[in-house]
Amino acid sequence: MTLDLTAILDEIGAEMAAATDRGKVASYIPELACIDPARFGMAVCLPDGQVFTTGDAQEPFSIQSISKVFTLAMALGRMGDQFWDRVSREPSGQAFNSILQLEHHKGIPRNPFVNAGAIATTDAALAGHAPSEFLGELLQFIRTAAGDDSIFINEKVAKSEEATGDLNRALAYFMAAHGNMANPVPLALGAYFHQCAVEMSCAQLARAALFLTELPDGPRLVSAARRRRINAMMMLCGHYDASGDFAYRVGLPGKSGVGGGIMVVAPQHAGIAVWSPGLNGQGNSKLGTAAVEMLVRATGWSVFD
Ligand SMILES: NC(=O)CC[C@H](N)C(=O)O
Repeated sequence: MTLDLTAILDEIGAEMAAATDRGKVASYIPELACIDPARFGMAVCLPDGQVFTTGDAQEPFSIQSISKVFTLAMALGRMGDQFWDRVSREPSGQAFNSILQLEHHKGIPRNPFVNAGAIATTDAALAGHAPSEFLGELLQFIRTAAGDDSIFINEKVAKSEEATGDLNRALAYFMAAHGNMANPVPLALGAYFHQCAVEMSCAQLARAALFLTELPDGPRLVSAARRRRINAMMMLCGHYDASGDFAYRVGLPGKSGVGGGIMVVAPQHAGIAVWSPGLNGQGNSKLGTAAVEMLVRATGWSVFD
């Protein structure tokens, strides 16, 4: 069956434009609070490089927690499987910024995608380097994956989060007290806030997502074994306490961010990205989830099909 992705995306774009309940834009990072909830974009990038889009797919937005996928790839590259001594691989069933389980597990976060786990991951990826070096390398990784050198970090967003980041500081100091931070907390958090402030468009993110599937040619940023494992983590933990719901509705590895973006991998088929700033109660894009659900229904790309 040949898929008419142009028609499928047009239909999704029209349905999402008409939606009235669009969720709530994140307000705890002041710079994100002013984004218009009416924005919507989506892109699908095929392994041969063809890109299909709808809506505001070329508009850069704050990728926030989607960055955690790239940092995880970097930390695993630096430390190999030893990384897992510092971070578990289990779904948390808790909010992304919860501190509850950290006490229970003596400073070992549940997975690399909840905030505590992501801070530990950034700390591991720093590996004694200066934050600016780490951020340069992270940007290089993302630019190579996206095939686009124009991707940048929005300093205003990083500063905005730094100014309101006490909860993340609490998580980091709690881990430090248990010996699970290798760098001084302010240094690791500075790197973390900046990684979250990377801006990308759906078109760039969809292409970047292809680093997590088999490509005939193009850059190979991680090994096949590592790809499988990162995809597994995304499937089980990429949407926090709504990861089960995302797996049920979409059936693909995906990672959300509070900027309203979701990066999704359809193994062997495509890289997918969607952006709609309004969030559901678990901090994931409300319409973004619905849009990927529609796409998967139309394409049959769920890994469970
Ligand atoms: N879920 C998210 O996107 C959270 C990322 C955000 N920068 C934070 O640390 O709170």
